[in-house]
Amino acid sequence: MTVHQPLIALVGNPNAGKSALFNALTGARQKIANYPGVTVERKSGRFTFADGRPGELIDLPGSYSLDPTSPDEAVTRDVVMGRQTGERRPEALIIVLDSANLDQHLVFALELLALGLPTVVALNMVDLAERDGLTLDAARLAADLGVPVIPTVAVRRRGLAELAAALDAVILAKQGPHAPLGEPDMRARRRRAEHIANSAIVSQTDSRRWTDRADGVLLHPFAGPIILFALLFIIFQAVFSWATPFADALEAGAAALGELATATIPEGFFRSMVVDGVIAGVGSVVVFLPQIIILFFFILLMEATGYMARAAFIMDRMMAGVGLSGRSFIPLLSSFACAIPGIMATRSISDEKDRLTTILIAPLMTCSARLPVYTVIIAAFIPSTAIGPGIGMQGLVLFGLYVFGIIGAMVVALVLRSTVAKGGASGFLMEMPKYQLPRLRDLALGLWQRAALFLRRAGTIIFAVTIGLWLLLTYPQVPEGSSMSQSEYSAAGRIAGLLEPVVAPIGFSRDIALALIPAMAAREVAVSALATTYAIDAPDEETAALALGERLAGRWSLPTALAFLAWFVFAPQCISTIAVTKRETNGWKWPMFMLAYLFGLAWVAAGITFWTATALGL
Ligand SMILES: Nc1nc2c(ncn2[C@@H]2O[C@H](COP(=O)(O)OP(=O)(O)OP(=O)(O)O)[C@@H](O)[C@H]2O)c(=O)[nH]1
Ligand SMILES: [Mg+2]
Repeated sequence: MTVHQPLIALVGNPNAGKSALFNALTGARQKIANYPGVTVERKSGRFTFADGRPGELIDLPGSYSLDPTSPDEAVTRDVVMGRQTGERRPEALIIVLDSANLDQHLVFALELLALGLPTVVALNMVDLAERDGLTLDAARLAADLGVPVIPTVAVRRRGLAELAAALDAVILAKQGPHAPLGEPDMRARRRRAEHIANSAIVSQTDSRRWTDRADGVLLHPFAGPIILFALLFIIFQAVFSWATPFADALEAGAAALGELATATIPEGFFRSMVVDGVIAGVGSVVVFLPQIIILFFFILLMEATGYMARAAFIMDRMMAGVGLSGRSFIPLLSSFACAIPGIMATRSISDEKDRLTTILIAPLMTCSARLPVYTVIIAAFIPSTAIGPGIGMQGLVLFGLYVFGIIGAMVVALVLRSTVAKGGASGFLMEMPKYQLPRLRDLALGLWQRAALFLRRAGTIIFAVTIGLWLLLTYPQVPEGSSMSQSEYSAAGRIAGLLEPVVAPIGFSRDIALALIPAMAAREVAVSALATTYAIDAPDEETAALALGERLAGRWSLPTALAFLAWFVFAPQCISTIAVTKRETNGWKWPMFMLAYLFGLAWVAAGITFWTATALGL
């Protein structure tokens, strides 16, 4: 006999703490962050009642009403109404409310209660309400709403047992709200919500002044953007300077591993595969782990404290200038990690054209896969001179590349908004989350997840592509006494030879053409491909042991290196991004458009860089 598992949905406004509660109840690791619009899909998980019976819980995107204005809100409506195909209707709801924004959150809650499903209310974030001197009467609220109201602190697991018990009781009794709460229209609901919220407040001190004062500075029309910019600048400096000792250690480790393999494995096919393929290729990517971790440390910090939402607000003013709204900021910001979650996050954008434009420019945000490519070239060609106290040339160039991508994106957005995705900027309304101290555990977990993701890529895609490339580079073997190098003679070299005429005008050699092809699988592969190519061509073991950067410095001219950087700012070198664009735009038209325009831009940008640098005699 299978046990009946009641299906329970977590619903509420954005940023109420639904995902935090979901994680606490199921032990899952859904992304939570201190801004609205984090969850854009339904996610389900198992949890157990006190007596051990199982239940299925679904986490939903935050929503303001059952009349969806964006694709993620439509998901919430469909699930709650039982219209989601292939899914049963939830038997019960947990409505999650932010205690400090009761009047606003109750508007949607009233609409949900009118559905008459067995419901419990999680009065969440009571800790922040207490901090701000707000005391609420849960019993009074329960009486007004006609359902149990349980104060909770999702992130500290407070109130969870009570919540589960109350849920159990309403499900067993199949008990909906006591009093009918159907308010026909939005205005009436809003008035009712305000009334109920006010009567639930026991006492309130106005210590929200602290937040106001901080916002006065951080959101100031002039100081705000300057602070944001300075912060980003510091982050990129840190990515370079803090990571160096760790990256050096990892590089030394990879080199030692290579030597060990050379010494222990007998010369031949297998040794070459391990040393030139796996260690040279995959190792060259893994050394960027420290940089990735530092970058995400800052991003997670900004997300957890509530600063990120403020940054979106600041950017809104600037983005209106190119026909986008601040709503695009969070998706674009996620794209700095990877364009794939960024493109998925556009589901919270209600305007279709706005959303399309954001999807199309998302790949221009510098994703973390470009970091290895940028860093290896910068380290090899840009001197590490200091140009001011604490400001290094290398960090500055890295910052410049990020800015270059952003400017490119803004220009493209402007063009798209006046051509294929015509339309004006839509308004931006976002509730500012409360400032919070980041919790160390969440931060550590977030970093761990990012690091694991990166290493998993290195161990799967990058590993597989590197081995494949190694095979194509090793065969056929160059005959004794030929004037050609092994990589030129090999199958891979011949394929690259076909591409060479296309990229020769922009200063790219055959080796580079060769690296660009497998880099379609993932951008980091450009680094591992170059490392493998040069390891195979190395005349002796001493040269083979050189780090990739040193080899590049000996082979490439400065104009070529700069052109290569410019290429990677724009090139759509990632099949997964194209695939997710196809899924999110329901067809091949826009992904093909994206591919074409980005390759075009990459070629032109690399060309201009190469020609200018050559003309300047660099
Ligand atoms: N102090 C405190 N913070 C909380 C509590 N619950 C959630 N948070 C924080 O509030 C923020 C939002 O939480 P999420 O779980 O992402 O909110 P959500 O309702 O899933 O938001 P969307 O997915 O955008 O709809 C995160 O920074 C959480 O760490 C709580 O009870 N107390
Ligand atoms: Mg969520």
